[in-house]
Amino acid sequence: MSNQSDHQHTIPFPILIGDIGGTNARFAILVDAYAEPKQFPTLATADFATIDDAIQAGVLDKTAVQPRSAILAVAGPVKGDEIDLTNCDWVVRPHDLIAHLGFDEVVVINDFEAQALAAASLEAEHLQQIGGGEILPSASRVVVGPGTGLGVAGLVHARHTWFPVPGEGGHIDVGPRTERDYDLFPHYETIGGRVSAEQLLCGRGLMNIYLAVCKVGGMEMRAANPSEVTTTGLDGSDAAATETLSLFATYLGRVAGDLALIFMARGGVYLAGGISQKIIPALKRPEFRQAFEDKAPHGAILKSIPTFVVTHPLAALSGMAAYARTPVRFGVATEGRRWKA
Ligand SMILES: Nc1ncnc2c1ncn2[C@@H]1O[C@H](COP(=O)(O)OP(=O)(O)OP(=O)(O)O)[C@@H](O)[C@H]1O
Repeated sequence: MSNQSDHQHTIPFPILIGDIGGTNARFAILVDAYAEPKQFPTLATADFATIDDAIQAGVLDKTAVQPRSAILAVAGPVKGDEIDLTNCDWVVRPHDLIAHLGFDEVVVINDFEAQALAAASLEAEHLQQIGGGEILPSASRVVVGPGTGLGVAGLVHARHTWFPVPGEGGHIDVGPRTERDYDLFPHYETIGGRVSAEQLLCGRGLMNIYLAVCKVGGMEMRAANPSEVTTTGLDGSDAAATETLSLFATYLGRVAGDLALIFMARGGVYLAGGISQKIIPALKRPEFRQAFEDKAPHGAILKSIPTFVVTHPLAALSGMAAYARTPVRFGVATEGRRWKA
């Protein structure tokens, strides 16, 4: 493993960039610092036994460009030479990637660190604001993303540089607040006895809430998966699904508000992950912002902080591309996360 301490290194082009989630893997190649990324079709992680197979079949077999470097963003903490992905079976072994796929250099970062890089560089056309508030430029930002899991990262600006702050913030506790919560919380599936944020705010979390709503209300479970909950919740054809979306928006607002307080995120809170952009109409209803601002004694601060849904279809890749082009703009720590041939 490299002991390189300089986070302002350059990464040799062409660069393969990859966003590896629990369900989907998305790849692109940056030929040089100026060209648009060459994107490849999104792959389902379940379709490939290893990440090496996925890169070979999904990228290298489909182009004549041989990337010299790879920057991979993975769902899970990056430590050691074998990186286990939290919500899928792949293990990233950078030494193997270098040996088998011909890279000179591999950098591995956390997937929400990549989302944070995107939050520093996305244009307004890729953001949909929910509620009021205005971005204070150069103030801290937070990314919260419900997808297969719940990812969280901070973004801090100092010395003319954006520093992504990766963490495991999706695993903080969520507590009951309203009378309805006190009815439902005993029915939520826990992890180690806790209702962590990720128990509620991801695809599995949507089903967890839906199950509890149906159980407490003595209703039949008509939706069989998160996407059906979303569809029938938004069109109003299933009352339990509609309440599930309302609760999901409330809990997301509650957690996003807590994270905004922790980071004093006057630069905004950015809702990423696969689910946020699919439930924009539910997030536009009052519950999300009300829960976000319901933070006495600091309600006034929260009111001033803007919240956005990231609508860019490949936001993490766009953040990684910005980093790959000009690493000097970003304080991405590569110590222990950069491997060379
Ligand atoms: N229309 C929908 N409404 C709600 N949830 C959905 C919908 N479609 C897919 N999902 C859920 O979204 C999750 C996949 O999210 P995402 O697209 O962010 O994947 P990912 O990038 O692999 O996730 P992660 O980065 O969190 O591991 C799955 O749990 C899936 O069931």
